[in-house]
Amino acid sequence: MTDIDVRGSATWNLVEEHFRRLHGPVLGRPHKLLEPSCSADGSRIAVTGLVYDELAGLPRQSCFLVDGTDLHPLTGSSGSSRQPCFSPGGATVAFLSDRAEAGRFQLYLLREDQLGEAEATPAVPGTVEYCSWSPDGTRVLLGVAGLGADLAGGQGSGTTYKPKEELPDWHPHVEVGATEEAWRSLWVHDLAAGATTRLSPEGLNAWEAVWSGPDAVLAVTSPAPDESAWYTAVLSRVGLDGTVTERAGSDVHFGWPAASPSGERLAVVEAVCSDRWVVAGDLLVGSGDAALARVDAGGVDVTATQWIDADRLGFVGVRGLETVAAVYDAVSGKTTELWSSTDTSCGMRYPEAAWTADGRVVIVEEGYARPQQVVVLGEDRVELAALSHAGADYQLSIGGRAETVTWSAPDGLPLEGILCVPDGEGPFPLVVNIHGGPVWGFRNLWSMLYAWTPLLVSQGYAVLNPNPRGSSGRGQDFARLVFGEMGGDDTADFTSAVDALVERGIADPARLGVIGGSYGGYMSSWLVTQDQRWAAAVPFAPVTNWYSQHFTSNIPFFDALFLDGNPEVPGDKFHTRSPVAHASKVRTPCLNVAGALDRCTPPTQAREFHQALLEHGVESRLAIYPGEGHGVRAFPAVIDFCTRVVDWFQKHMPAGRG
Ligand SMILES: CSCC[C@H](NC=O)C(=O)N[C@@H](Cc1ccccc1)C(=O)O
Repeated sequence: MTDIDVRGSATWNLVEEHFRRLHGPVLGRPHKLLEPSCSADGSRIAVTGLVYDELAGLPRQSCFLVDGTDLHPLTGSSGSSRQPCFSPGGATVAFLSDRAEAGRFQLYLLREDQLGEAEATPAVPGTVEYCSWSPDGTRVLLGVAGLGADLAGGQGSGTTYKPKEELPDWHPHVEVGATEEAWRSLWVHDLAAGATTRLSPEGLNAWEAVWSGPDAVLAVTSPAPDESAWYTAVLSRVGLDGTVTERAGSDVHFGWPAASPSGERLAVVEAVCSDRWVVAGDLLVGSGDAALARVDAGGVDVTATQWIDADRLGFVGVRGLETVAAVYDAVSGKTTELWSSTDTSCGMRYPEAAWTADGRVVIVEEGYARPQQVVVLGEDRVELAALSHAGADYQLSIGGRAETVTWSAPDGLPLEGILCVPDGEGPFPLVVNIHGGPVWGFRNLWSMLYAWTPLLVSQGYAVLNPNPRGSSGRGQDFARLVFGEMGGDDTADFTSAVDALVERGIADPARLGVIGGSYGGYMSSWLVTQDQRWAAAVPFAPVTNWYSQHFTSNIPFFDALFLDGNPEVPGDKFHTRSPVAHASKVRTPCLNVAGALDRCTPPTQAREFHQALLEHGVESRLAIYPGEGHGVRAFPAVIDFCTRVVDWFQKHMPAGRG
């Protein structure tokens, strides 16, 4: 058997059995919960659950009502349903479902007194990405993406569902720049009239929006719809009469707008960001037409906001490796923390939460050593439905333990990360797992977010999840440290971490590996060009040539900003910081992985490095998954990817276990 087709190999069987033991006990039931929502009085809580009916494809999404320690399905099993959202009175749940046409989400309403099917609202031209109730509960705001609009990298890249064009096989694929379908618009559904009408004018692209009083919405907008345009988006007020007023601009980025029920008070997060929907930063608050001002959020990079009433804003976010939930009082200017933890966190990309009118916060709490559980935090801690089952017990039994590690970069910058170690004594073979962004951050999450972490630990590897300069949770100045420094000062943040773990007897210097996706894929390819300590590397969804990345990715603004360079200039960082330009220095065997549908880091990036390595006689493999975008997400591709990862590390830096 060659390593072209790994199906049925001993490692494939081991990995398949791993996922079967993990998910098998909850087939047909949720294995992951997200998007918590609650009624104002907190008596009703709902979540979106990810459900595998079998280990094939992507999980479907379904809405669940939290009933004490139980979860009751709120939506049927046809298609996917997500983002349940209670009306201000709590009697009606709005949710989004693609039950009528796969991949195309529309608004549905489920009234408490209504039996049977949810009520479909008139279809909008596109797919609904999010919804929110007007403060008086008479209308629902819809964020609608055209069919074929680009998805963010953090959403898997590619495009929203696009009906198949009826063209002959020989017909060219033609691109003409932004088409009508690329735009994101705002619509309002009026419950009494049963009608849905367009709110945002032509020429305004709305990335995210919420109600701002009964007659307006607050939106993050751009004059163009392409993914790159998000990086210069502004905060706008869009009146129900269609008037658009710019409310604030920024030299960085905006996310998570929120407005009090009357619309008098506004809030938004201003942050250094590398990705749309991956926003953690400063909290700006304002009232009336006054300029928004930065408020003291207690050192937290804020990742979700919600006005609880006229004066109090609930928020969650990250502070170092801590996850924090707090309330900011706009009258006193004080922030009160409700909860913080380094052992657990909540939310997938970043912490997320919902608030009750009396200031309690609902989260789906999880940690590396804690399966997910719905928790209400106020004066008391109320623990509700938990995803504890035989599959979770299995992962707990094989995943070792997670501990905080700190070290200093050569320039003295203090750094931290989370180390997942197998039971027993080191030194262990060490895999450095590099996160994407670069502006994101590891925190204590189930599986540490990436499925291969507990799997590698089960095979005897220690896995270091470091937060280098540029990571979120350490304030905006820390995040800015990576501007112009990708492949510069950040390089030694990783090598100094490894030095520290070797010195402490945790890592074996002869068995050091690196894995990472996206920016982590860039850094994995870059590190092996910078020194020869690495025994094996797995860059996936990488950037390996910033020049060609700029002209093939759908986010060319990102690299120009984060490299602080210009691709047209010979000798610029676009060239000097590109791994392909240093391939002759590499001795590390590399497994290069990409998704064919990735528009963020196109698969040609992985191919360029693979070919450059082969040209220099370095062992290299290229695996391109035809149905995947930015990352490998669907079964059985996940099994295939994890099989190749385990095999690659076992071949070049064996753990002697498993
Ligand atoms: C290095 S090129 C683009 C990389 C990309 N950043 C900008 O678009 C990236 O690394 N994205 C991250 C974002 C992310 C982080 C954590 C959780 C979800 C998404 C990635 O895709 O990993």
